[in-house]
Amino acid sequence: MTEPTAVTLAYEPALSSPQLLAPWPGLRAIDQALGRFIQDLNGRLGGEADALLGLCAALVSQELGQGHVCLPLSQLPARLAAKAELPTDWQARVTDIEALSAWLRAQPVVGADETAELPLVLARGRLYLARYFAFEQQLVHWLQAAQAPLPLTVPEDQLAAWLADLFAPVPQTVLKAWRQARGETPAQAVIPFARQWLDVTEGAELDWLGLTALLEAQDPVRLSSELPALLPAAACLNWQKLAVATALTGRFTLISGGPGTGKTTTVARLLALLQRQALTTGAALRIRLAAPTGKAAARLTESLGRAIDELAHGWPQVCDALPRQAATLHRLLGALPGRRAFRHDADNPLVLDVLVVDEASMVDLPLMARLLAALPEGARLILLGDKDQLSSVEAGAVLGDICGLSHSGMSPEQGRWLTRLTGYDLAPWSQAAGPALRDRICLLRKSWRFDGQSGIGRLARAVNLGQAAQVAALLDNPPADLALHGGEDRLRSLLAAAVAGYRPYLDCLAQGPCDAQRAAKALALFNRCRVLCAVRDGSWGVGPLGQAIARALQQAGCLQPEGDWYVGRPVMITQNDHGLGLYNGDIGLTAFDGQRLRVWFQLPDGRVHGFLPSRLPPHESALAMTVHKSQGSEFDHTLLVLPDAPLPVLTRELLYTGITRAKGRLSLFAPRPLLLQTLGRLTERASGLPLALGGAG
Ligand SMILES: Nc1ncnc2c1ncn2[C@@H]1O[C@H](COP(=O)(O)OP(=O)(O)OP(=O)(O)O)[C@@H](O)[C@H]1O
Repeated sequence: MTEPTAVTLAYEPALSSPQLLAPWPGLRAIDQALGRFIQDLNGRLGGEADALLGLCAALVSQELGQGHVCLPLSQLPARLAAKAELPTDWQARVTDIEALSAWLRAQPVVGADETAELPLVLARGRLYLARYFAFEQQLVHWLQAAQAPLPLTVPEDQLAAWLADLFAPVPQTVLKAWRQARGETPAQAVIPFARQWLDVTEGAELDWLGLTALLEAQDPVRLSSELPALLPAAACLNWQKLAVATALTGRFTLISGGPGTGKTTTVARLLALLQRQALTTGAALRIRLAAPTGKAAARLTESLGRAIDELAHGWPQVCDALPRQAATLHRLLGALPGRRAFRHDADNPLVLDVLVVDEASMVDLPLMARLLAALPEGARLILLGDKDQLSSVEAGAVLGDICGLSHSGMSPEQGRWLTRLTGYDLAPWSQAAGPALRDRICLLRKSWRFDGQSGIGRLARAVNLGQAAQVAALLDNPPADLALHGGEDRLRSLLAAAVAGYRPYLDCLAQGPCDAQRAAKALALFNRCRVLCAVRDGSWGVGPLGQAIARALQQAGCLQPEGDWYVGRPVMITQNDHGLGLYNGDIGLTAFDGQRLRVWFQLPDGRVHGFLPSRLPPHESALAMTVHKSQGSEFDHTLLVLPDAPLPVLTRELLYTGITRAKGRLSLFAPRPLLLQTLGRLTERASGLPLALGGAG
C-alpha cells in the first residue's frame, strides 16, 4: 500500500456549486482525479456538480487504497470534523445520515446496486465504487446459494463410523505422549493430559483413577478396547472432527485456526471422507488444492502430503485418490498476461468437484469474487486460514468478515445433526438466533504444535486476546524460546543474531558450484531464520536493515556484496511472472553454478530451478522482509523488528502474524512500551459483507 500524500482537491471551475477544497490530508492524486471525474459526470447527467459528492467519491477511493471496500456514511461526519475550513453547511449536510443518504440516492451517478451501471453504489449505509459492490454482491449470492444443505449419499451411521475411525486416538501415540506427560504424579497429570490428547472437555467428570490405570498399563491393545468405555462421547469435543462432519453437508466450509491447530490434518481427513463417500457410490471426486502465493502452495503440498501419508495406513485406496500437489490461485485460474481477468471464469469454469484454498486470509475481495465465478455449478469450496492474521494487502477482509458470523455459535439444528454424527454434547454451543452461514464456519481452538510451556504459543494467544498483563509477564520473564531486545543496543543484537542465523546457508553456498541439490539445501537453511520488519521505510525498515545486515555479514566474512548480484544475495519476487512460474513473494538465492550466477527458486511443484538474474521479474533483496510478505511462511527462528515509534501500521494483527511465523524461537527487537501499545490497536476494514450475510453491520 502506498503511503498517501496530501494533495489539493480542486474542481473544474466551469461547474457550479462549491468548487473548493483546500488541501485535504491523505488524499492521493488518484482519489482526487476520481472525485473530480464523478463530480463532473454528475453535472453532465443532469445533476449538480456538487463538491461534496466529489469529496465523497474521493474518500471512497482513498478508503480502497487503505484496504476498505467502502465508506460507511456514518464515518463521514468524523472525517469532515477533522477539517477546519469547510463550507459552513457541510457539517450539517452530513450529520443527518438519512438526509445524506436520500441526497446521495438522488444523484444521477449513484445507483442502488451494481445493475444500474453507475460509478457509485449506495447500499447497506455504505458508499461503494460500483465494481467493488459488484464483487461483494457476487460473494453474497454465492455464499447464500451455498448454504443449502447437500444430500448425504451414504447412510448417517456409516458416516459416523468413518468419522470415529478417522479420529480414533492412535494408542501408540497416546501412550508415548503419556510417558512424557505423566511426571512424578500421574494422578495430577491425567486431567490436563486427557484434555490435550483425548479431547475431554473442561469440567467433565470421568473415572480418572480408571483412566490413569489404563494409561499406566502402557498396553496398546487394552487401550484400544477399554478407552471408549472410559471416555463417553458426551464428555469429549474435537473441533477438527466437527469441521469434517460440517464439510459433508455443504458446498462451502470455512476452517479457521491459529498455527498448529490442525487445519492441514483436518483437511486431509475431510478430503478422505468426502472421497470415500464418493467412491462408495460412484466416481472419484476431482479435488484441487490452491494457495495465494507460491510459498504457501509449496507448504500446502508438503504438509498435506505428510498428513495424507499419516492416514494412508488405514485408508489406502482413498488416500491414493487424494491430490498432493497445490498450485497458486493465479495458476489455477489461468492468469492472462497484463490482464486482471483469468482464463477460467463463469463462461469457462474450472474442472473440479472440490477446491481447497489455504491461507485464505490473504485472498482479497476481487480475487475471491473471480474465484467463485470460476467454480463450476455444484462444486465444493473449502477455505482454510487464520482469521486473526493480517488481512489481504488489497481491499477486503473476506475470511475475517465471514468468521465474524460465527460469534452466535451454531444453529440448534446444526448442533443436533453434529451430535448424531459425533455423540458430542453441543447444546452449550448452540444458539437459536444467528446468520445461516455460521453453520458453515469451523473454528479450531486447540494448538497441537505449541505445548503449554512454549513461550511462542503463550505469547501468540495473549497478543491475540490483547492481554497486556500476560504479554508483559512473558516479556519480563521470557521462556527459553522467547527473547526481547528492547534496549538501546538492540540493533547490535539484531545484527549479531542475523549473522548467526544466516551463516549456515552462506556456508552451504560457499562449499562449491551450485546445482539444484545444493540450492535446495541452502534454501532450506535460509528458511530456518528470517528477519521480519513491521515497516518498509525508516531506519528500522526493510531496506536500511537489509543493507545493515549485508554489511554485518560482510564483516563476518560470509558475504562479499559486489554490484547488484553476488553469491548469497536472497531476493524476493514482487510481481507474478506466469511464464517463468515465479510469483509475488517467492524467495530465491543467488549462487554461482560454475559458469555464471543464477538465482535458485523452489517452484510450487517442489523442483528447484536456477534463473539468470536478467530474466527475473521485478524483485527486491530479502535479507529482511516485511511481516506482510511473510504470510504463508514459517521459520525456525524469527527475528521480529518493530520501529522505535508508533505508526498506524503497527497493529495487533501485525504483531500476531509476525509472532506466529516462528516455529521454534522468536526474538523480538522492539521497545517494550511500543509492543504493549501495539496490542491495543486493532485493524478494522470497512465492508458490507457481514451485514449482507445476516451478521452485525
Ligand atoms: N488431532 C490431532 N491429533 C494429533 N496430532 C495432531 C492432530 N491435529 C494436528 N496434529 C499435529 O499437530 C501438528 C500441526 O498440525 P497441522 O500441520 O495440521 O496444523 P496447521 O493448522 O495446518 O498448521 P499451520 O499453522 O502450519 O498451517 C502436526 O504435527 C499434526 O500432526
